[in-house]
Amino acid sequence: MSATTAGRGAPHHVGHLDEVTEHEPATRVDVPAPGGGEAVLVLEDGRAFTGRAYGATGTTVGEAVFCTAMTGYQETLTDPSYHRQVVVMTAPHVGNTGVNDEDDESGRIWVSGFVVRDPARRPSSWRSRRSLDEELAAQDVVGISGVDTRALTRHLRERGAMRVGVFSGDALREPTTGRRLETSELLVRVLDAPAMRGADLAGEVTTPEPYLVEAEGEPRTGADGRPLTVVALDLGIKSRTPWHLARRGVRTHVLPATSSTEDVLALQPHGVFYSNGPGDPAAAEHEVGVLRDVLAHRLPFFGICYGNQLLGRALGLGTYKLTYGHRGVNQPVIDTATGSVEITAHNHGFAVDAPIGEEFPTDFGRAEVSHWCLNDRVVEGLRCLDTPAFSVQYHPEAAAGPHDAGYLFDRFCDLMAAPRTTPDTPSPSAPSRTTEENA
Ligand SMILES: NC(=O)CC[C@H](N)C(=O)O
Repeated sequence: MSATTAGRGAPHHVGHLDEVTEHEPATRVDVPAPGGGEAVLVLEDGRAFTGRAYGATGTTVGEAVFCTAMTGYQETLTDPSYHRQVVVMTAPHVGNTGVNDEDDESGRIWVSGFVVRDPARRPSSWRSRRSLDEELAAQDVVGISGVDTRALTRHLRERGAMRVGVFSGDALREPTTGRRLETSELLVRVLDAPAMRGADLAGEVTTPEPYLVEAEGEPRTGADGRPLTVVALDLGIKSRTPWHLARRGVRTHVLPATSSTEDVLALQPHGVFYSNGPGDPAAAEHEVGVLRDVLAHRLPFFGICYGNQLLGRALGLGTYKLTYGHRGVNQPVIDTATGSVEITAHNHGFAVDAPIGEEFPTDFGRAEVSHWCLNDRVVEGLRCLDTPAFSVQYHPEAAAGPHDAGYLFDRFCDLMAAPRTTPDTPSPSAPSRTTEENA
C-alpha cells in the first residue's frame, strides 16, 4: 500500500511516515546488506541459484528443505532435527531480531546450511546480542543470501526435497589455477553427499551423558506417592520439552539415544518419552527395540515427531518419505476424537503409514490415528487403545510456534499419575518393518 493510499483512511499514519522520511532517510541506506562475495547454490538435479555468501564462507552439502515459519529462525537453526539439512526460509526477510541468549533449542546451530532472500541489515530487538550473520559465521555455518527463495521453494515443492550444495569463497575456484568452477563441477560434490533416506542420525546429535532436569516448584506425585519421573530418550531433544514437563511438576532424566531397556527401567520412571530427531525412522532399529520393551512393560509412553514415527514402527506400522515434508508453524491438524483443529508447528520429512478413521490391530493391541493434517491427510498422531501410549508428529513444545497443542503434556502427566495396570506378557516377537522395505 502506498503512503498516498494509506493516507486516505489514516491521516495520522501518513503524518508519521512523512516524519520518518524527512528525518531518517540516511539510516536506511548507510547500513550495507550483510553478506560477502558470490555464492552458488546447486541442487542435485542441476538447477543452480547465485547469491551472496552469508554467514561462513566455504562449502556445505545436505538435504534442501523449505521452512514456511514467519518467526523463530533461531529455534529453527538450533533444532537438532535439522541436522544435515540446508534450510530455505520462505519468509523473505530474515535476521530482523538478531540472535539472543535465551531462545536456542540446543547448544548449537544444527542446520548444515541456511538460505535466505533478504537478510536484515541490522538486528532490532532488546534481547538481541549479535547479528544472525555473525552467529552463523561464528558457528561455521555456510549460508547464502539474495536467492529467489520463492522460485527455489516452488522447485522443491514440484520435484521434492533433494540434495544441495552451497559454495562460496575459495570453494568456487580450482585450488591451483584459481579458475572459476562450473556448475557441473560443483554438482559432483552435491552428488557425493549422503541421502536422507536410510540415515540413522540420532547418535550424532544425542547427549553424550545422561542429565536430569528437575521439576519446577512443587513436584507432582504418581499413584505410588513418588515424584513423577520421566525418562526421555534424546534423539535430538529440544530444550523446550523438558521445560514443559518441569513446569508441570515432573522431573526428566534425559538419556543418550544408545541407552538400553535396562538403563531406562533402572530409573523406575512413571513414563517414557521419545523426542524429535533427525534422520529416517526406518533406520532406528535400536530405539524401536527399546520402545517395544517399554510398551510390553505397559509404561506410559509419549512421543513427539521422530518419537511418533518410532511408536508407529514399534507397533508394526510402516513409515515413508514425504515429497517435501512439513516445516513451519501454522499447519492445521484435526483431532479425530473431538473434531477440533489445532494450529501446530511441524518439522518432518517422513510420516507414518496408517489408516485414518478406523481402529486397526497392532503388535500391542488396537490403535487409531489420533490426528491428521488438513492440508494433505498425512498422519499426525497415534493413539493406542490397549496400551498406555500415544504420540504426535508435530510439536506441542512449539518453539517456535502456537501453543494449541500444549494440552498433550497434561495428557501425558495424567497418564503417568494414574494407577499402573499390570505388566503384560513379554514383547511379541514379530519384527517391526517399514513400508519401503515392504514395497
Ligand atoms: N522433527 C523431527 O523429529 C523429524 C523426524 C524425522 N527426522 C523426519 O524428518 O520426519
